[in-house]
Amino acid sequence: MVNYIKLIVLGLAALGALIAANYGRDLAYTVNMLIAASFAIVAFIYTLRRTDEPAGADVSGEYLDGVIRFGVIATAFWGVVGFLVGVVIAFQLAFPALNLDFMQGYTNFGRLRPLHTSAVIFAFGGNALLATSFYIVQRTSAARLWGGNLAWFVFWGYQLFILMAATGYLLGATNAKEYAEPEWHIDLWLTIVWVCYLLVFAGTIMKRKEPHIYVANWFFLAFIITIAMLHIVNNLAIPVSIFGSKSVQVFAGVQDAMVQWWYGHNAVGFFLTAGFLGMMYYFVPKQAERPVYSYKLSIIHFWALIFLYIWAGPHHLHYTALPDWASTLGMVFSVVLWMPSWGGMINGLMTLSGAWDKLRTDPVIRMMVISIGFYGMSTFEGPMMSIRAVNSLSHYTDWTIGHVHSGALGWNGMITFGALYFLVPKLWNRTGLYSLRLVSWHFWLATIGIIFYAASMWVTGIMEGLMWREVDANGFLVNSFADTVSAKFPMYVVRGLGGVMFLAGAIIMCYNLWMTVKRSPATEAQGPVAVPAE
Ligand code: HEM
Ligand code: HEM
Ligand SMILES: [Cu+2]
Repeated sequence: MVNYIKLIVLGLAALGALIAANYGRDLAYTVNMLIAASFAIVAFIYTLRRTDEPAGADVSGEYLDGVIRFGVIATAFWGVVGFLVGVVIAFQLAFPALNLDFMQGYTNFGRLRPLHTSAVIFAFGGNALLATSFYIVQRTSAARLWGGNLAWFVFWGYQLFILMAATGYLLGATNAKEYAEPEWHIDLWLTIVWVCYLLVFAGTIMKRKEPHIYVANWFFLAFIITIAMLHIVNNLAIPVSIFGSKSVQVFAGVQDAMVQWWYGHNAVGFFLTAGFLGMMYYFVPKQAERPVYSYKLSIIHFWALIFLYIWAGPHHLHYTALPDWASTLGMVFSVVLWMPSWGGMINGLMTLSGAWDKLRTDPVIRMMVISIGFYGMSTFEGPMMSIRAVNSLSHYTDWTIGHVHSGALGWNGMITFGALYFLVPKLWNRTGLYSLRLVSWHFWLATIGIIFYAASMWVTGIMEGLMWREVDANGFLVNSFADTVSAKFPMYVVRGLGGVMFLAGAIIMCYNLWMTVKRSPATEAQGPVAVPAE
């Protein structure tokens, strides 16, 4: 019966998408609808071919791990794609000729930049969060994912979202909101997928066999709920036509800017921070084989973090049309935010107390520790940049870009790599990784790459900030804008090289994980049975 309902829904979805593609008013919309239709058709055929299969054995006592394996592969794949596009746009900034003429604008910086940010944040980071949250919530609740195959829908629905967003950018569809560029039809689809994600996650927690909700799950839950709220409010828009991608924002002017940076800042706070802290709270204790340093601290910094983050958005709008009081509010909350951020860092680092020797022997732990170090560094830098006097120098410069990437490459990248190294042997029942030497190579390439990136951006950022300010004895500006651009050239090349190293490390990781699945000896297969508090 369920299968027939599925078939009807999928058939209608395919038909609807094809009709929409037919009436599409712009290429981006038509291509999006064709992609959606192909997803629906493939799912239809897949379901159809299984309608006569018996209901299958009772699996309620086992974990649902297939979807996590796919999530791991998707994370690694989108990571490499996102880093590669990052390297391309880095070199485009150094060598503008790389905005290739014969591509007729499709691969210009302006289109590839949102492709990069979405690929790394939502495709790489998002798949990492999906996979790890599904893994962790099952283990810490001793329960199978709620909702039968709903988790599969969340996974594939999310990939559809990524593909529609990416093709949309290349074909020129954007609603011009940073980190929320997808147009209205893609936003609606993501809302559906995200609500299902919340259902799967919360449903699993509800049926947990453990009395307590492990702290990692608190962070994941805060991440899922807050992102839903941010996404919906920031994307309120009215489409010009239901058969076209163009839409008009509901908010305008300074209100629009404020909503956008309330969203943008909390995308950092909840997507790139809370969710990843959830990863930290599971994988670091697991890999170090030590308990979390302090549960009390985790509770205090959790509530402080989510309470403070929400107010800090205006630090993106210093010296704009935003009223002064709002900008001051954002600044104060940002400075205070330093404390709960470092609460998380301390809790992560101190979890290693008594196991510091592992830093020498275990490159995976090293990866996790440096990630927490970069988390601490960027959450010190952020509050500092929120101070208006500092921001008047740093804003609009590459200093911001350096700050972004010490957080993104250092914190999000490294903790995700650590999690993948942890997960692959577990999920494919292998005794261990194929090569720890290669993990070490990855570690050093990535670390040196990040240092190249961050250091070059500090130099060029502060330099251009100072050059813009420089006035002569008569009060005239000394430098033209073009002067700053040409002065930045060498640092842009260094940044690009840093990116190449980071990318090379990630490719080595893919090879290592692939070989782990292919070559490492298998463990005694015993199936993913639900054991309390694993
Ligand atoms: C090989 C690695 C990477 C390279 C070479 C790279 C390069 C770049 C470049 C050149 C820009 C544009 C800067 C500008 O407009 O001046 C950029 C922007 C950005 N990247 Fe990356 N990136 C990499 C990895 C990542 C990762 C892993 C993340 C996140 C998890 C990330 C997040 C961002 C964000 C959020 C922006 C926009 C920053 C802003 O608007 O202030 N990047 N990246
Ligand atoms: C206590 C924590 C943090 C605070 C107070 C903070 C503060 C700031 C400030 C003041 C800016 C510059 C705004 C501007 O001048 O335009 C900024 C930019 C940014 N930060 Fe942070 N930051 C924090 C942590 C992080 C972390 C951990 C990450 C990444 C994982 C991150 C990602 C970003 C991004 C992506 C931007 C660029 C936004 C844009 O496109 O303009 N931040 N942050
Ligand atoms: Cu912010």
